[in-house]
Amino acid sequence: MVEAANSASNALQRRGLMLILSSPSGAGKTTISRMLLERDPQIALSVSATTRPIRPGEVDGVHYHFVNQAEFDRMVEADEFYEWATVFGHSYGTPKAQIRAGLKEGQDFLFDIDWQGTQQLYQKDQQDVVRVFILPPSIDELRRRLTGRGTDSPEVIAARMERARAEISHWDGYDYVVINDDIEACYHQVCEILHAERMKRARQTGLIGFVRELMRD
Ligand SMILES: Nc1ncnc2c1ncn2[C@@H]1O[C@H](COP(=O)(O)OP(=O)(O)OP(=O)(O)O)[C@@H](O)[C@H]1O
Ligand SMILES: Nc1nc2c(ncn2[C@@H]2O[C@H](COP(=O)(O)O)[C@@H](O)[C@H]2O)c(=O)[nH]1
Repeated sequence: MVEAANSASNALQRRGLMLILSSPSGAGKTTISRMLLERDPQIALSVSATTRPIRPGEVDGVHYHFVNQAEFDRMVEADEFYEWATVFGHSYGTPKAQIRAGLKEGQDFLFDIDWQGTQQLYQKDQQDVVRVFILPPSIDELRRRLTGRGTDSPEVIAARMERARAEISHWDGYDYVVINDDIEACYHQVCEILHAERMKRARQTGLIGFVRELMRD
């Protein structure tokens, strides 16, 4: 009885996954990311390095590793990034450290990265990556959110709006597309995707042994 119970709990062992949330700036991926990180203890944020200036309320090492361009270039040269890209004139990159080892141990990681980074990550590691694209309910609402956030100057907001259509054009490079109209409904949809992806047979590394045990004479 105890042996069977152990086998069943071993069957629940699984490989971690890399959940990518992308969207045009202002559609709400940071908000959804924060909700996931607060409410789901199985997922941890992949903290990117960036050369952009720190915003009020952001903490170095928590939201981003804020580095200067020389340090970022050194990290590129040293092959320390899974992927990196230039976004809005600043460099952003996903450090490799910890992610590979964490995935093996069943740790899930959340990535708030753009379409360029998504393509690079997917090319490197298709089996672990789950790509989710978040759309705003309308372009007018996107502008309202960027303005209402109060973190960017009118010029920066104009640049983000200018780029939004180009970003939306990459929607078909994602496994799932969700519309962030009501924030709780959108969060719920992302959770459903996450739960189903966790259950995929290919990620259930403990199942093989369990099934063999069940089939033994
Ligand atoms: N469903 C929603 N309804 C109303 N406001 C929302 C909704 N989702 C997010 N917001 C608000 O919109 C603003 C932009 O959201 P957020 O910062 O999460 O966007 P983002 O996609 O991460 O942008 P960026 O790429 O610039 O970091 C925030 O002020 C947030 O509180
Ligand atoms: N390719 C990557 N894109 C990234 C990474 N970290 C963040 N981002 C994207 O940059 C923009 C702007 O972000 P903000 O926090 O400065 O508003 C946004 O689209 C992020 O998804 C990364 O490591 N790689």
